[in-house]
Amino acid sequence: MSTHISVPGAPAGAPGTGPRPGPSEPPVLETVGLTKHYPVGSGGRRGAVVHAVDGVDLTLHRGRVVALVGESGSGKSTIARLLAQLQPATGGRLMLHGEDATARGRRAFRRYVRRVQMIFQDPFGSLNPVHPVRYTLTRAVRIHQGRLRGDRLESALTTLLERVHLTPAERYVDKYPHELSGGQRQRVAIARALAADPEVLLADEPISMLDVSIRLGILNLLQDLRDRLHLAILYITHDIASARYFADTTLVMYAGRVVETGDSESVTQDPKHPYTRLLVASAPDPENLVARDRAEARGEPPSLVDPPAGCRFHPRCPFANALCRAEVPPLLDVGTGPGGVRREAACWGFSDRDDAPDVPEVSAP
Ligand SMILES: Nc1ncnc2c1ncn2[C@@H]1O[C@H](COP(=O)(O)OP(=O)(O)OP(=O)(O)O)[C@@H](O)[C@H]1O
Repeated sequence: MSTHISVPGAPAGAPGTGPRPGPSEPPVLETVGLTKHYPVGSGGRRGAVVHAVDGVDLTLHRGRVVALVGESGSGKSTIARLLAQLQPATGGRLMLHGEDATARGRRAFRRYVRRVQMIFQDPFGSLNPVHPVRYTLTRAVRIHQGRLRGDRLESALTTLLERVHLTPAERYVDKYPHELSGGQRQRVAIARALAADPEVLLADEPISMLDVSIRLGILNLLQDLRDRLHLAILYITHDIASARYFADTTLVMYAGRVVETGDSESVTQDPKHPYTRLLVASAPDPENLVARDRAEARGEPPSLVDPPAGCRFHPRCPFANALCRAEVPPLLDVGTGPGGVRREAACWGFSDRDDAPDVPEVSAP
């Protein structure tokens, strides 16, 4: 469950803006056709399911950030849980370094978790209030690095705290969660994840519960970890403006499906899918660092128990025609962005079919 968030947009020319070259290595983590259907609870119709995630292809590369953007209920957190293997998928494949990564058994799961770590939205909820930072980090170090003691343990704790810029480490190591600010707690949660020396960090709304003034600091830290530790980061957010600032690639989700993907600059500045345009139009001014509450995109997302046939966005789309109501649009090529990153949109308006709707070209304001 996420809160309604407000956003730090990026000033033009801020660190981290601007496209970076495309990935030069094969993906570390990859999904093909990832699907999750939840049975509807007791009292519901027999056999009815919530179509939370349907047929999602996603690739994460080391040293790069992918943003997963969409309204509440679009399936973002479900994808994070599936990638973390906290829940089994209903269908599709999950691959780590090109090999099936589905963990069968506790040892395989532990091995997987060492490679793929997750941080959550609520740094207060995810840290045990009765234990100081030392306990939390020592536990993580011992799980992932063996039973270090004495100076070696102390040095491992200092390294972790320094990696998340909580310095000098001795000022923080014996603090309890309630003695830290929200941003400091999130840094401790990130340090705990880093104890595993992971390749992938799944960050589910990592800044949305933090004070506006410290959000940018956490994104800058994650960017620094991306570069220094060569981490692959999945950044889940409601906020398309922060995706532009922080992520190399952006995937836009609507009602369990990916509707647009491409380099973040193009997706946010020249959105193609009518839903992405709606999201961009209702985001705060991306040049404005003083965040304000974001307006929700107009209209209601559909029921995921009985999702609309064809394009799931068609009931809200001003351009929808009979084709959109009948057939699911595949992700269609809509050009390439800077760095040669391929752009795709799941909208019939970009097909060359005779019965395709007319979707006018509009750039974001
Ligand atoms: N355990 C579950 N059982 C049944 N339905 C679920 C379960 N978990 C999630 N859902 C449903 O799946 C859909 C996708 O939820 P999910 O939490 O992934 O969306 P989200 O985009 O992350 O939204 P938010 O930003 O609000 O967390 C929603 O309709 C949600 O109600």
